[in-house]
Amino acid sequence: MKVSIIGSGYVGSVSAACFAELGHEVICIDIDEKKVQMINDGIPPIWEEGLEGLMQKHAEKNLIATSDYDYAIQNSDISFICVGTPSNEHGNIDLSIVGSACKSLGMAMAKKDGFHIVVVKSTVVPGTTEDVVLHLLEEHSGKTAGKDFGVAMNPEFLREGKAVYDFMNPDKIVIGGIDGRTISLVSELYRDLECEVTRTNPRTAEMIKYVNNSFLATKISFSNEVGNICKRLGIDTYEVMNAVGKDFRISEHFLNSGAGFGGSCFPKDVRALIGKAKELDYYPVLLESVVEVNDLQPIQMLELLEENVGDVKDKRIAVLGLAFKNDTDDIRESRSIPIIRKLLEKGALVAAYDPMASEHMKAIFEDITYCESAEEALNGADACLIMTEWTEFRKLDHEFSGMKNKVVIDGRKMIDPDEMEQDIIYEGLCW
Ligand SMILES: NC(=O)C1=CN([C@@H]2O[C@H](COP(=O)(O)OP(=O)(O)OC[C@H]3O[C@@H](n4cnc5c(N)ncnc54)[C@H](O)[C@@H]3O)[C@@H](O)[C@H]2O)C=CC1
Ligand SMILES: O=C(O)[C@H]1O[C@H](OP(=O)(O)OP(=O)(O)OC[C@H]2O[C@@H](n3ccc(=O)[nH]c3=O)[C@H](O)[C@@H]2O)[C@H](O)[C@@H](O)[C@@H]1O
Repeated sequence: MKVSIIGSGYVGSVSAACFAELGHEVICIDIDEKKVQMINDGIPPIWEEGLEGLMQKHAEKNLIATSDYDYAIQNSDISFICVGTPSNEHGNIDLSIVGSACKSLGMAMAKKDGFHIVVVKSTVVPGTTEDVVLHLLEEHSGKTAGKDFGVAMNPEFLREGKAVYDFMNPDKIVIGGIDGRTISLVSELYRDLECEVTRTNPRTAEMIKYVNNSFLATKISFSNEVGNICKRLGIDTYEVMNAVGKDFRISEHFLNSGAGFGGSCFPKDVRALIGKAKELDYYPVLLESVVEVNDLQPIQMLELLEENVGDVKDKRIAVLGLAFKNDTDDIRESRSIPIIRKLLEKGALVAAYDPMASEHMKAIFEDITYCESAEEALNGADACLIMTEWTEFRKLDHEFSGMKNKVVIDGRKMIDPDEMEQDIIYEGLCW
């Protein structure tokens, strides 16, 4: 099938490369000419395991990129909207990027003969596809939904760092369409994946995505709350949650307590669902607490730090991990950001290290010291904070020897002091 993908970020570029791998003809559309050029050169615009191989295999064959909506719409039958849906200043969803993509798409559809399908893959609050996207497309194309074009919502559940694997091996495929014809055509795209398709209406598909992310975020905040209590009781919460997770009704996943959840989606999606609920005069007590617990975790890390080293003014603090999680260069809503901000406010000297994300963090904190290795960051440090679950941090040992004061506050349970040769003063955040 002929597909166009609007937006070449984490979701768009992975979807494009994977649809190309599934044998479809794919055109990426992005307003960022640099990304367009990179994709045409077979270079992924973001780092994701396995993406480069797919892009090199398909670029300039069945995967091309352009900034020209007219060309892309004339040469495809289905368009996926994969642009960002960030939070606005009140925490509610900001649909302005979706709006401008719909305008460009509608104007291109006006010039096209024949049936076209528009699929929203961006995460949008329930009602958006039918009440906003569909109307904008009708307004700018002069055409009628259901007759001249189809509209569907197909949420994406991939994880960053495992995005290509997740796209090709989904747990579920959800397609919410305005009619059966549209749902059938969209599901054809996924016919070679071994996965049941949940067919529904657009607003249910939209809600499934929010509930999925909010439930996972709730599991993490619940684990953090339990961890905070365990810490005060002198109990290792990981031992507790390992046993609790053996109950098949709970499952062992997403019970790791620590510095909390970051990333481009959990924080903004929980906030957006809260905002939508409040718009409908419902106050979502549990979801508000999920955010509150998450916001408290970095503050507790700093409290532990100060309990161990006192005033941090003029002290060198090594921050290990800047990405919001391991195996990605993405720093959006990373837990390191509030930590570094507070450390700088208190006059600390921050020496940071991340295997992949330093370049991105420089856009937020220009003036901290960026190191090439954990060892360099730790050298001469008065304390160390472990913020991201990078596998390489599990192996740290002799690297701590250069610290002035060997205080390690672990926000991700990366270090086992009993297994190390170095003697360190170790504090787990929740254990
Ligand atoms: N990042 C993730 O792991 C996941 C994200 N999502 C959702 O997918 C959506 C996209 O997220 P990301 O890929 O992370 O966003 P992103 O910010 O990485 O990428 C968005 C892309 O859209 C482009 N763009 C902006 N305006 C445009 C326009 N008018 N026309 C064409 N291109 C335009 C940007 O240049 C950028 O390349 C969001 O709604 C997000 O919540 C869903 C599942 C996973
Ligand atoms: O909508 C999205 O964007 C995506 O959001 C998450 O994926 P992602 O943000 O890439 O990363 P996760 O692996 O879910 O981790 C999110 C955050 O939770 C934290 N986390 C995760 C698991 C855990 O047990 N504890 C914990 O603190 C991680 O450190 C990270 O900061 C979901 O897992 C995806 O299914 C979803 O598609």
